[in-house]
Amino acid sequence: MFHHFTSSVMLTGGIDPHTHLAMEFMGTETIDDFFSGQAAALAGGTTMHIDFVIPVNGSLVAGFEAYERKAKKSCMDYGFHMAITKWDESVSREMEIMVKEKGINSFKFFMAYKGSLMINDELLLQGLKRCKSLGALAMVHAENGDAVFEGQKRMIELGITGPEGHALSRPAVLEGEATARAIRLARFVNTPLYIVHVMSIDAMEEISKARKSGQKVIGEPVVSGLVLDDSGLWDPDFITAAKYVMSPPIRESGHDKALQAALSTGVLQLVGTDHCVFNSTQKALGIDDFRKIPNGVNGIEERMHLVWDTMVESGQISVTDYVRITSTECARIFNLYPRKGAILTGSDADIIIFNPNSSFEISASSHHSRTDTNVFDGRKGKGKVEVTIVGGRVVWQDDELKVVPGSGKYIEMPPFSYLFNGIDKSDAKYLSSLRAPVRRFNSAS
Ligand SMILES: NC(=O)NCCC(=O)O
Ligand SMILES: [Zn+2]
Repeated sequence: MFHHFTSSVMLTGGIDPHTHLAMEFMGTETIDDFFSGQAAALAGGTTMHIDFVIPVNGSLVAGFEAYERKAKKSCMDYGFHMAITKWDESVSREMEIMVKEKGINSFKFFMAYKGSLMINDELLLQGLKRCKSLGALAMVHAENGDAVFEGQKRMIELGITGPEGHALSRPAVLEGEATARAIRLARFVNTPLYIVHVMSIDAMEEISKARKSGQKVIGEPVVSGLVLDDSGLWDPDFITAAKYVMSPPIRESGHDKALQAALSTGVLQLVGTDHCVFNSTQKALGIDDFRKIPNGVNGIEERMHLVWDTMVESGQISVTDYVRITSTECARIFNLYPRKGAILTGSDADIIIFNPNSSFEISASSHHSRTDTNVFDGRKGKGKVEVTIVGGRVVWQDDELKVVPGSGKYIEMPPFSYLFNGIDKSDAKYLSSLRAPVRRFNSAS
């Protein structure tokens, strides 16, 4: 929703569906970084984020409780997705606890990161079935992890040890393959699927095909994939190149424009960030071997500005579409609408005042994330978030944060979002179409 002022517009606050602000389990961020990430979000017009929780020692409940403790000081509303990295009876039971008692309605499965987070097809199938029975949304990081592993070995054997080896070892075909496989397995189970960080034409085309056939598949590009190309990975300065390392990789020029077009035509539905920052010292862990460069880039402070400039200012989408892809669609998918994602009576007063005539300039020296690099450094554009309001309280105005730690709330997300409408009926239709088991007689007797 939007309202006009003299030169500014009042818009629904942004909701980032996909962040890793609290991802200290990947050995990086501290509690302070988590909150500096939130400062970045608020300065950038995002009023709520949904973060990923990685289980502690395999336990979803323990992982959730650890994150809950640190999030107590949150200055904005937040929700959680949980990662499923192994499969047994206790994981299955804990998924139920998460959904029925803790307000989790989505689980992320990693088809890459062999040897750490990666799951195989057998586990993915079990996970998809469990998600369906609980009314939870299955999300996938779609890259063929076995083939990536092979690609990495190939690059090292060729003596390509720098950041460009990261992109060369995991080409778009591997993202397309895993996206297609996840989509087909979700169709086999008949459950909705959400593909996170869609970075390539290959993956986008699989999503497009599935949606045309009527399958419930959501595709989420992230701001880095929408506005950057891979040229930075070839920079002769290691740290400059390493800051662009994320997975799936930022692709060569052409994929960015194709993803923008897919967003403007509804093939892709909403924009995330996958915000997961590492500073130069952490990125330097991979100075001799790109496989050791921690994966992840920033985006939470830049998303609302860059999406406006790239999509609205360029004429690719309307202001209404902008609100949908940065806020409303996320609220609907994660079953928060109309409490979030709308300016309506009874909705939370999460609002931004946006001036389309103003301008922004991104710089690592003035951004709010506690990190020393920014993949969008130096970028300028039209449009600026002037005021951010969370729960009726002004938290950002005149380029200044006015945060109140602890004022943010954990938002429980109920299961069975609109994506589950009709699943029962299509299951029943499938069963009645089987014409089986065939009642047979034994002609031999
Ligand atoms: N995307 C990325 O490179 N880092 C965050 C972890 C993930 O989502 O894969
Ligand atoms: Zn991922």
